[in-house]
Amino acid sequence: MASSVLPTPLLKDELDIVIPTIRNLDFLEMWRPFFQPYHLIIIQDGDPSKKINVPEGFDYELYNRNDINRILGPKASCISFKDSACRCFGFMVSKKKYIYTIDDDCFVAKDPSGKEINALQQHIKNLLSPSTPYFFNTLYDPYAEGADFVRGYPFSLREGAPTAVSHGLWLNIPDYDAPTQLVKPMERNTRYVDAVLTIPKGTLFPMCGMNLAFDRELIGPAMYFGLMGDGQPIGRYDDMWAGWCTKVICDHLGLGVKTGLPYIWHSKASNPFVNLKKEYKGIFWQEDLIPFFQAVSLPKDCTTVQKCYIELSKQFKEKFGKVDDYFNKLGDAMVTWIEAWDELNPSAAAALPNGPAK
Ligand SMILES: O=c1ccn([C@@H]2O[C@H](COP(=O)(O)OP(=O)(O)O[C@H]3O[C@@H](CO)[C@H](O)[C@H]3O)[C@@H](O)[C@H]2O)c(=O)[nH]1
Ligand SMILES: [Mn+2]
Repeated sequence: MASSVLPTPLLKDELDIVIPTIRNLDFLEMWRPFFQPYHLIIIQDGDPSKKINVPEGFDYELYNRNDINRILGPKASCISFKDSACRCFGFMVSKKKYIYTIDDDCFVAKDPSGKEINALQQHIKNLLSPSTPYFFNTLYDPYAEGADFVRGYPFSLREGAPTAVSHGLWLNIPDYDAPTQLVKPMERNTRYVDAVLTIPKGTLFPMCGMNLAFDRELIGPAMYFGLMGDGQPIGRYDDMWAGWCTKVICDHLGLGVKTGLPYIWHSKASNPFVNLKKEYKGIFWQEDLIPFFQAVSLPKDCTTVQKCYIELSKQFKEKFGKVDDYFNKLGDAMVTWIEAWDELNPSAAAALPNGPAK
């Protein structure tokens, strides 16, 4: 029997909530019943002299750009400024096993019965149950209540793979790219699809950072949100970059990635013209970047996320360094990220087979 009806553990001491913000944290009021027991890591982007108010009663740590520069020194160059990609600094400084990251314009959504969705609880459920990347289960998540493996599903594969990532979705404002937003400015996502799917091995996906949870011990070092924002030629590809690298490494290490439930209510549509300026090079470049990630093969001796990531950076720079100097910068930032990660997480790095990545 795959599904179990045990209550979902709170994991309040094993999970941090990471929030990037350049606005305010008023949205937390709506999440209070679900988020209050957890520790928040707030990454304040933009002007560090601006005061961000954290609503009363939340346990949190807050980092602005001055803090990032103080803590990382020259390595701070790998953390984006003036872009939601800055959130990955929170992944690095956390000491917990799990991370949930959410944008400050995302609110509690309601399911078709009108019940408020505890997105965090669903993400925990997703992370604590295995994934099925090697053989597709046509009844979707076999570990969900009232579901199971269907006839013909190999018994040898029913244990599944450890789940590293839980990718949630959004009602109301969908996460569209600028061209789609421009063509369909009024489109809203009203479709609540009651399913959690494992993304099959060998398949990439467009990972959105808006409503995302992951096992930091399994895949944390791969969750580098690429160098975007101030001084960079593209934006809004930070989470896409992390998703491509993460999925390739999950496939290599035998880990699973799920997408689907839970939904949040995404309230604010960012400006499509500003987004077009940020995205346009990425829309062009991704036509070559994605075939690269689809074809990437990592050597057997890449047995840790760090080693996989360093190898990815090497292959990436070899292939794209001549296309645009930004890719050399991004490839170098990948290495800096791993060095900073291992510096801030020495025990985890030391515990790796053969120690930190060389
Ligand atoms: O310079 C900035 C801009 C924004 N933030 C914070 O990041 C999130 C997302 O910002 P916003 O809601 O304005 O952007 P969206 O277009 O809706 O977000 C989608 O695009 C991705 C950006 O790559 C994002 O992950 C997607 O959800 C908010 O919390 C802003 O306060 C920032 O820190 N710095
Ligand atoms: Mn938004």
